[in-house]
Amino acid sequence: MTDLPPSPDSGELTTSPTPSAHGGFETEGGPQTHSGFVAIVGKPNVGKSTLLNSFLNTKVAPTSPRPQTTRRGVRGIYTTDTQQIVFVDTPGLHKPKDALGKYMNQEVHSALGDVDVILWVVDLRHPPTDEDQLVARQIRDLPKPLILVGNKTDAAKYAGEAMKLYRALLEGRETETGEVMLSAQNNPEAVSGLREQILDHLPENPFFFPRGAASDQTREMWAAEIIREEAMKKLRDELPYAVATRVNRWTEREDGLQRIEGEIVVEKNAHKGMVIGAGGKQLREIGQAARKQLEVFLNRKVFLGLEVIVIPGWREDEEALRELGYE
Ligand SMILES: Nc1nc2c(ncn2[C@@H]2O[C@H](COP(=O)(O)OP(=O)(O)OP(=O)(O)O)[C@@H](O)[C@H]2O)c(=O)[nH]1
Repeated sequence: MTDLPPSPDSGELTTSPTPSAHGGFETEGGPQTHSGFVAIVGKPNVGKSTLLNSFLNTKVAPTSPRPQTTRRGVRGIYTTDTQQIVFVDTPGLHKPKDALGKYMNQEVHSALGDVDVILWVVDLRHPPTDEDQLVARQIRDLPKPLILVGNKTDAAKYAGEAMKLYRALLEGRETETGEVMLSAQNNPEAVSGLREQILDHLPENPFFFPRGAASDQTREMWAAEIIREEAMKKLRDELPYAVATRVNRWTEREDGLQRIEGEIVVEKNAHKGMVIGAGGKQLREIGQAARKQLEVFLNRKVFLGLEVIVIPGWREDEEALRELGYE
């Protein structure tokens, strides 16, 4: 498991061991601990990953203005002296068009099965759509505490009205339901208030991850997601969804320089040129933007080598999906 995206506060890479077979990290003779899993669900692009990063004050999940940036269920871990929240950030629930889309929806369903609290994030700039209804149907009758999180209040003209419409989609629900309106992006007090609400719901449990762990992604997965985030920001039209990324090698020089070698995977030869751009300009820009982010979060100098490769039709190819880490 994890080498972590380090917290910018610590500037260090930490490694978290695998939880023990009984699933817990006991604090022997220590105070009683509460811990649990919290799923962050919602349709694409409502701000789930932004909220997760704000909960943790660090970046464990990719965010971008494009819907469907998150593909895996990313876990982020928040630990106090006696409490631990394991957040499961899920890909936006949507109508799947290909095997990748199906994988993404499965990630959401498996996340919901096993959590203690559900956060349903909605975008208050707009009234509910069919996709919100799809999410509401999945979660309404689950017998677990649910908090409706109305996001983007900073940019919403009729936040209160929109919230009413979202609330109505949960009508008939019998289990405890809370709600909060906030801006995941620039409302730290409201975000920490929501985190406190979640802490109140945690059952008595030993910790699932060691203190100091911020995520259960490997550092390679984390870096690959940052590269993909930058690629998705730069690429136009449909192409972003035909792009995957992976990091194949990560070595550290004695002077601390991190040498990271990654690949941007596309489906067609024609796409390769689009990613590379004239004279390699586009690829250079993607690499520079990703390197900057990596350096900020690692607090180390980074050399990032990027190559573009073609795996024909990878989004429809189960084996390729597995190879790219979507399993
Ligand atoms: N104005 C405003 N924008 C926000 C806020 N929170 C998130 N955003 C923006 O909304 C966009 C989507 O955010 P993400 O966090 O990537 O959304 P997501 O729900 O994880 O998206 P998927 O990965 O597609 O499921 C980004 O451009 C964010 O910057 C907010 O509170 N206010």
